[in-house]
Amino acid sequence: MTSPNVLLIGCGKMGGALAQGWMAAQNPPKLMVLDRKLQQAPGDSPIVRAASDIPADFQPDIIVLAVKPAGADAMLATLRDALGERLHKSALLSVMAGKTCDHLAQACGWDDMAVIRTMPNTPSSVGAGTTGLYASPHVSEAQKQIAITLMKQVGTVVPVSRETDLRSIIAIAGSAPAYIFFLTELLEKTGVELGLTAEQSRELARSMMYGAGKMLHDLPEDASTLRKNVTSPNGTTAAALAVFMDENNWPRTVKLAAQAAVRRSEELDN
Ligand SMILES: NC(=O)c1ccc[n+]([C@@H]2O[C@H](COP(=O)([O-])OP(=O)(O)OC[C@H]3O[C@@H](n4cnc5c(N)ncnc54)[C@H](O)[C@@H]3O)[C@@H](O)[C@H]2O)c1
Ligand code: PRO
Repeated sequence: MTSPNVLLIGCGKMGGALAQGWMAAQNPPKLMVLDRKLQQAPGDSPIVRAASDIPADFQPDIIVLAVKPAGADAMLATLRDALGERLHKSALLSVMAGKTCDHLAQACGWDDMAVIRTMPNTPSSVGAGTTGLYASPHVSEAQKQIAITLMKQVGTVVPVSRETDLRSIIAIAGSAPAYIFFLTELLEKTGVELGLTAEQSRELARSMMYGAGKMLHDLPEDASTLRKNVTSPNGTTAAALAVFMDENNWPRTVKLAAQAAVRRSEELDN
C-alpha cells in the first residue's frame, strides 16, 4: 500500500506522539503538520501555521485532528474555507476526548463527511500505543483500512462498533498511562522515604514498570497469574497486596477514577 497523505492538525503532546511514532515506522505516512507554534516537526515534516497556508496541490487522505476539543469547531471552519471540496474528499480522524462524529461532520459542513474517532495514548511515540477506533457510517471500507493501518504503525488498535465505547476506552487506555506514571512517581517517592537514594529509587521503579509491562506484552498468561507468581504465601507481596486489594482501596479507587474519566468525556462530547 502507498503511504497516505496525512495532514496532522495540532502537534502537541498527542499529535506529537503520533508523529514521532509514525516517523519511526517502516512505511511512514507523507506528513504535513498544521500547528501555530511548533518549531520543528518529527522527521522534519513540513509545517504550516494556518489552514490558509496549506498548499493548493495538497490533497490529504486523512486529516488527523489533535487540538483540544474546545478549539475544534473554529479550526474546522477555517479548514473548510481553505480546503473546500478537498476537505470533503478526505477522511477526518479525530483523536479528541470529546465531540461526536455527527458534531464534527456538521462542523466540516457536510452531513456525509467521513469521520473516524479514535482514542490513542502517548506511548504511541515509542510504537507502543493503544488506540480505540470507531468509524462512522460515511467512512468507506478503504478509508477505514487506511486509518487502522496508520494507527497500527504506532501500536495496537481496538476497533469498536459503538461510538460511546470510546468513553470507556479513554478511562482504560487513553488516560491510563497517566495512572501508571503517577504510581511510578509514588513508588519513587516511597523508596526515598524508605532510605534509598533518589537515583536508586527512580531506577528501581522505572525498570520494574518496564519489566512488568514487557511481561504483560510478551507472555500469554493473565495478569492475575503473573501477580500470583510474585506472591509467596505469607510473604512480603502478600503483605503489600492485602493493603492494595482491600475492597475500599484499589478496587474502589480504580472504579471511581474510571467513572470520573467517563463522566468527563460525556461532558466533552456535548
Ligand atoms: N495528551 C494525551 O495523552 C491525549 C491522549 C489522547 C487524546 N488526546 C487528545 O488530543 C488532543 C490534543 O491534546 P494534547 O494533550 O496533545 O494538547 P496540546 O495542547 O499539547 O496540543 C495541541 C496542539 O495544537 C496546536 N493548536 C491548537 N490550536 C491551534 C490552531 N488554531 N491552529 C494551529 N495549531 C493549533 C497547539 O499549538 C498544540 O501544539 C485533545 O483533544 C485530547 O483530548 C490527548
Ligand atoms: N488526555 C486527554 C485528557 O486528559 C484525553 C485522554 C488523555 O482529556
